[in-house]
Amino acid sequence: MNVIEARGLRKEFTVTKPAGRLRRSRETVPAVDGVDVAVEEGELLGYLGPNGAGKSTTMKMFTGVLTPTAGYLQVCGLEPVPQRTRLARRIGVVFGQRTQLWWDLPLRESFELARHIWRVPAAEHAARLRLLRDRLDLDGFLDTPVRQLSLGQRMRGDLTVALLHAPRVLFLDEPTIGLDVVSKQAVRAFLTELRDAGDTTVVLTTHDLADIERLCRRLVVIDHGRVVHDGTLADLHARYGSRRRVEVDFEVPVAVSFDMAGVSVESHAGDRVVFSIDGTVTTAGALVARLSESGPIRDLRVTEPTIEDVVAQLYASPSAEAARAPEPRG
Ligand SMILES: Nc1ncnc2c1ncn2[C@@H]1O[C@H](COP(=O)(O)OP(=O)(O)OP(=O)(O)O)[C@@H](O)[C@H]1O
Repeated sequence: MNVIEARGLRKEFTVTKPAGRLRRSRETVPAVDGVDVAVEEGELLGYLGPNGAGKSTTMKMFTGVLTPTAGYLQVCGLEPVPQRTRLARRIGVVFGQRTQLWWDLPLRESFELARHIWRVPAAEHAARLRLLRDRLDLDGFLDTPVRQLSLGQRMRGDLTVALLHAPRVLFLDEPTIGLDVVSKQAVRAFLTELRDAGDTTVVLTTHDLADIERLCRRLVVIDHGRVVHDGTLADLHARYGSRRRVEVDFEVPVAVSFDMAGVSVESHAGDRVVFSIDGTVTTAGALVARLSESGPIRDLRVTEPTIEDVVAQLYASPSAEAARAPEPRG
């Protein structure tokens, strides 16, 4: 069953721009430009894209903060803006750059206030809080005022407050931003458990590709408001991760000058040459066989593309370019 369903979802903003010395013109800019996405119950979806792609705008429409300009949208069977109050009981929201905790109160008080806001029965609240305290290791700072918490401690508090009313969907916007390595790992471990338990649907936006690699089985990538990829991380690797790097050290400085399909030289300094090969056209073995004609090889390393390489290629790909191209006028 789909907990989120968007079809042809669009959001336009009107911006004013200088037009001449004293005049300004108004222009309509589509921040989200016809997004189709369906998220199943219990799924953890990574929602990815470069700066300004439209991720936050989509999240704001999903959570009832912004009204779509056009398109169909249902979240938990509700229309987010008109049914915002009912929706709020079914969703949890965490924005990495902001907090929903009460700044001057001890952390524990924010949890108590959340219980009253969501009218959660005391026993249910206590049981859930016990579980979250344990999973997120909160006990060392429950009585500390929020403003004195470290960023990592605050994020654990924010996750708790977002989950205390047992929402069906959790929206996470950059939950690991600014966290140190240890805190990032703690948040990811918690989200992995939440995903594996399977009773909370999670939509995650992040620029941290390690988050994606650890957590997301499915990725939707948008660029300029349009979906340019919807599939697993493995699909993404298969589509954009075919280039491997082959670093070769020769016994002596060499001149490498040959044409080989699917091979290009990335850099060449003395006895070290770095090649980039397209795995759909040739293999590292074929390259090495050809290279041994240039001189004896001392050492060789083959590097698989990292997720950064894959995503960089996707952002530069023709489909992402097409998302950027203006609509033909007519
Ligand atoms: N209130 C607004 N008024 C006008 N333009 C806006 C408004 N909010 C967003 N935009 C524009 O819409 C586009 C999408 O912005 P959005 O914040 O959704 O991107 P994003 O993918 O979340 O980016 P980032 O990764 O940098 O947070 C951008 O071009 C942005 O400038």
